[in-house]
Amino acid sequence: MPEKSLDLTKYKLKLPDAEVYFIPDFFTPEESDLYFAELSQSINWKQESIKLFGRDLPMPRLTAWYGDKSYTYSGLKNEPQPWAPVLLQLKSKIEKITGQHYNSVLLNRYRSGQDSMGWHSDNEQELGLQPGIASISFGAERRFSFRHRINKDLKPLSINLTNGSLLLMQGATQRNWLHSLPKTTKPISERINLTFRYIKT
Ligand SMILES: O=C(O)CCC(=O)C(=O)O
Ligand SMILES: [Fe+2]
Repeated sequence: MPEKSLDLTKYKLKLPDAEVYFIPDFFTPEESDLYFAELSQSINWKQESIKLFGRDLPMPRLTAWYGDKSYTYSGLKNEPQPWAPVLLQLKSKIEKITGQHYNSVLLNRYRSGQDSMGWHSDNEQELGLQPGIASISFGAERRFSFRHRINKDLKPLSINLTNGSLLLMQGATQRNWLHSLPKTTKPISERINLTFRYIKT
């Protein structure tokens, strides 16, 4: 499927003030298993920490940054690792579908249901005003939630990020909505997520 050009409109989520597309089976289960295995082994996964109220706490997931541009995270300038072949392959598949270009990727590895990501939006200045973010999931299925920043009349929306799925967030999505990947008490296996981004500066 990724080789052909695809009509994205039929995958658009009904989320006001946003532009989000979700393709549950962008990769076949076989492709997804291969990518999961390759990424588990070839990526230089790190356990980073976050400063919270002056204390260093381990992040509830493993992470890795690859690409062409340095990025600022928690006030520190970080240099990415150079592109790995598997990441360039995924990047070019995604660029064909979205018609957008990406110069960096953040990888997240959720070791169990206890790993998670809190409410945030990807609205750093270096991503520009209307960032296009392409998010791929391999491995265990996890719930992903959207919550509007100000309009309490708009209900939160949750979707299941399936193995081999592609989620595209663009337009005003980051400006108006927050998203998160909550913990779950279900006994589940690992999940690997990649978010391709375009860093402007
Ligand atoms: O793991 C996910 O699906 C969420 C990733 C995410 O929101 C991010 O990397 O900014
Ligand atoms: Fe995010």
